[in-house]
Amino acid sequence: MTSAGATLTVEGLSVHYGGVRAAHDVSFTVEPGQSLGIIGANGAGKSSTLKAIMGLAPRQAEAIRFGAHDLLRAPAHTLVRHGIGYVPEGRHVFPGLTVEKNLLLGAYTSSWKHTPIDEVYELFPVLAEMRGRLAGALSGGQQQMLAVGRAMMCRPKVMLLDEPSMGLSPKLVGDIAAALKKLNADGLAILLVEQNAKLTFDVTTTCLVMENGEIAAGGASAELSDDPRVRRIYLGL
Ligand SMILES: Nc1ncnc2c1ncn2[C@@H]1O[C@H](COP(=O)(O)OP(=O)(O)OP(=O)(O)O)[C@@H](O)[C@H]1O
Repeated sequence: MTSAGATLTVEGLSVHYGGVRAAHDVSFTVEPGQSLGIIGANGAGKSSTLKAIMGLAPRQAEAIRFGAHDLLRAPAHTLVRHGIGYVPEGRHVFPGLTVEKNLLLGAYTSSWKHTPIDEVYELFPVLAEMRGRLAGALSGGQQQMLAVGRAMMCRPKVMLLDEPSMGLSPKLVGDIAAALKKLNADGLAILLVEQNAKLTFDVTTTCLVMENGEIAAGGASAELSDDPRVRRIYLGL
C-alpha cells in the first residue's frame, strides 16, 4: 500500500495522570516497513504509550519524531497528515453512519475521489458486502475491520493499533492477524500493542515487553516466544 517511509522514534517517554505513573522512560523506534509489538498485562502502560505518541495523553519525552517531523510540537490532528494511522482501543466507529461513510471519514485529509477504498474492500471483502449497512449493526470483528480500514484510508506509512483482538473470537483474531501481515508485507510499518501475546508474536518481527510502565524486555518475536518466562506469564504455557 505504501513504500517510502520514515522512522518513528520515541525517546524517554513518560506518562503521568496526576499522581499515577502510567509509563516511564520508554524508548523504541519503528523503522519503515517494520512490525514492532508491545505486549504486557492489563494496566502495564501500553495504551498510554500509544495515546502519548498521538498527543492524546499527558506526556513528557526527550523526543517523539516521525522522520523529520517533531511530534512533540505537532498538534494531534496533524499526525494523520504526516502518515500516522491510529486504531484506538474500542474501535470507535460511528454507529449511526454506514460502513462506507465511516471509511470516507477516514480519508478526511484527502480528496474523496482518490481514496484507497477499493484496497480496503479487497482486504476486507465483508466490508464491501456491508458497505450500505450502519456500522452499529456490524459484529465486533467487523467493526474492528472497519476501524483498521478507516485508518488505511489516509494512506498511512505507519499504523498504531491498540489491542485490536479485544473481545474477538480466535477465528476473527486470526483474520485480523492475516490482514495486518498483508499490510505489513505491502510496506506499511506496524506498531501493535496487545495483551494477546500469541497474536503479537505472529504479526511482528520484534517485540517489547512492558511491565509497570517500563520496557522490561525486548527482542526478536520468535525468540521471545520461546523464552520460558514469557511463555509462562504471557502465553500461559
Ligand atoms: N485517564 C486516566 N486517568 C488516570 N489513570 C489512568 C488513565 N488511563 C490509564 N490510567 C492508569 O495508567 C496505568 C496504565 O494504563 P494503560 O491503559 O496505559 O495500560 P494498558 O497496558 O494499556 O492496559 P489495558 O490493556 O488494560 O488497556 C494504569 O494504572 C491505569 O489505571
